[in-house]
Amino acid sequence: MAEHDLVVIGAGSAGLSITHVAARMGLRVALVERERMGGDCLNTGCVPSKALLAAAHAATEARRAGRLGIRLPEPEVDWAAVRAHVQGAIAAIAPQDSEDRYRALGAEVIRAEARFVSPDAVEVAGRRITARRFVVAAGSRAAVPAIPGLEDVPFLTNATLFGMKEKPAHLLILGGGAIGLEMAQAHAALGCRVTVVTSGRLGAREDPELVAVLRDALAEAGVSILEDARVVAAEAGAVLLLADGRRLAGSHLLVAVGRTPNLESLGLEAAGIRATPRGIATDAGLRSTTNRRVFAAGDIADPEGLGPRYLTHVGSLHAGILARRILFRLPAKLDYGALPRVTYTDPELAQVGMTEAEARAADHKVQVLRWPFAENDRAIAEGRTEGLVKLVATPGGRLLGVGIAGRHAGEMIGLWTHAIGARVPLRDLAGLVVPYPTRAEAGKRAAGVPALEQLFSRPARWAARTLGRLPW
Ligand SMILES: Cc1cc2nc3c(=O)[nH]c(=O)nc-3n(C[C@H](O)[C@H](O)[C@H](O)COP(=O)(O)OP(=O)(O)OC[C@H]3O[C@@H](n4cnc5c(N)ncnc54)[C@H](O)[C@@H]3O)c2cc1C
Ligand SMILES: NC(=O)c1ccc[n+]([C@@H]2O[C@H](COP(=O)([O-])OP(=O)(O)OC[C@H]3O[C@@H](n4cnc5c(N)ncnc54)[C@H](O)[C@@H]3O)[C@@H](O)[C@H]2O)c1
Repeated sequence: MAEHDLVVIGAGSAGLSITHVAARMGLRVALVERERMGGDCLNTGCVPSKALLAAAHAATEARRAGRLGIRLPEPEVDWAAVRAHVQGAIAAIAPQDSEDRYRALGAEVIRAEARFVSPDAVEVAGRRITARRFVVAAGSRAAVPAIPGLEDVPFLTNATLFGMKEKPAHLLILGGGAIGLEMAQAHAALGCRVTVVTSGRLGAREDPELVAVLRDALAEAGVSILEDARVVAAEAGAVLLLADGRRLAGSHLLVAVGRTPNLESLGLEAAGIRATPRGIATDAGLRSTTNRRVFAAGDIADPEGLGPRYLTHVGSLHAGILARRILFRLPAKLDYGALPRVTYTDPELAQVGMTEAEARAADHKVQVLRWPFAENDRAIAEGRTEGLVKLVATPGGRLLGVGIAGRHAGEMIGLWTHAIGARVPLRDLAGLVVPYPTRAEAGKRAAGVPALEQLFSRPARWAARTLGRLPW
């Protein structure tokens, strides 16, 4: 008989979520982690990046307070204290992800590397562990592009960025995606010179109309942005050479051009687990396509037809699917139709469902409804009117996607995530009563554009005028 009901490899957000459910259900679970409990999100991803951004936003707010009649001196950035805040945020959240917590829930926590040695067993610190089911949640790391000379440059990735003792004088950022955008703004606001160099356009696959709002904010913060750039070589001293002959020299280089799955140490061949360069190949319910005992979750999962997603809340979404499949043997399939994502710059960029381009590429007939924050009383009162709410819907009023660029956009996307997931018709959203004055009104107003057009149409005006003349 197998020693465990379930072995989970990796104690990042995905592995912790499924361990939590399984242990609380009373299964015999072993959770194996080779480095730090909490994985990327806690130690080298979401938490430190958002803590650093919080410090950056505070500095920016101080600089901007003049617009409200409050003039403050240029803020002094105490880099050591900012770092202490970042490490403090990690330390404050760490107990939630700790060995003690998971042991108390009933899991066996093993701090070592796991490697499959057969289809139903892994080896961990010299011990062979068998299990009825395995969840591989071994995560991903920064992808390193094949740029000649890069191997000789001591470049930074998210794994090393937040441990840096010195403040970079001039940070070159290779990649203008989620990390590039957030870290460019954070470092610029904290007093570093920043240059972003990216292939394609800034914001990668985000809606260009919304990215334009972020581009303006970065430019205002003094960030240099080079889009459609092709880096042909790198040299020590943090130098990038571009195909057009330009030579960019910085003090530090951050590489943020996407992710690579952590496949190498897992011994997948011994267990007959198929992998692609993007991760472990699974069906739409996260089960390995070649070993029925094995499931994948989080960044390392490459579900058929969907591909990987690198978001912490995807880990908990995956845990829900796995709980249904592994614990209750129920069918369950992934659906990313209502999966939100947020870039935590200021202004923020939040998106759920399809962008306009994705909806058109999928051959949907679309109507696009917008409401600018320049016409939102709360935004005006705060002196922060940049950005807009953009709704993409079918002509019949079914929402396909929502994008918001603006202050606190991330806090607004929850309603729209529910609206898309539950297929709430546009007219219901237009009829919502939202408190005044809030930024949420902008979304309601966008949803109400077609209804307003109908309300003030010729026949409606005629009817109102005629009824108005009749005696009560
Ligand atoms: C800078 C940055 C900012 C981010 N910000 C956000 C954000 O704001 N919001 C958001 O939703 N997402 C964000 N993300 C993405 C998010 O961090 C990841 O999607 C998430 O952490 C992935 O979780 P995971 O459990 O799949 O993998 P990981 O967190 O990588 O955990 C995998 C764990 O497995 C362990 N492991 C690997 N191989 C083995 C082995 N053989 N044996 C034992 N253990 C092993 C690793 O040590 C690791 O701890 C950010 C990412 C980065 C890099
Ligand atoms: N707020 C958040 O939720 C958040 C924040 C940070 C990271 N993340 C997650 O982490 C993942 C990784 O982030 P990322 O920023 O590394 O990747 P990304 O996929 O978001 O963006 C990568 C960028 O690098 C560019 N690029 C690729 N190869 C290049 C090259 N050789 N030279 C120059 N540019 C190149 C691409 O055009 C793209 O713009 C994201 O997919 C995201 O899901 C999420």
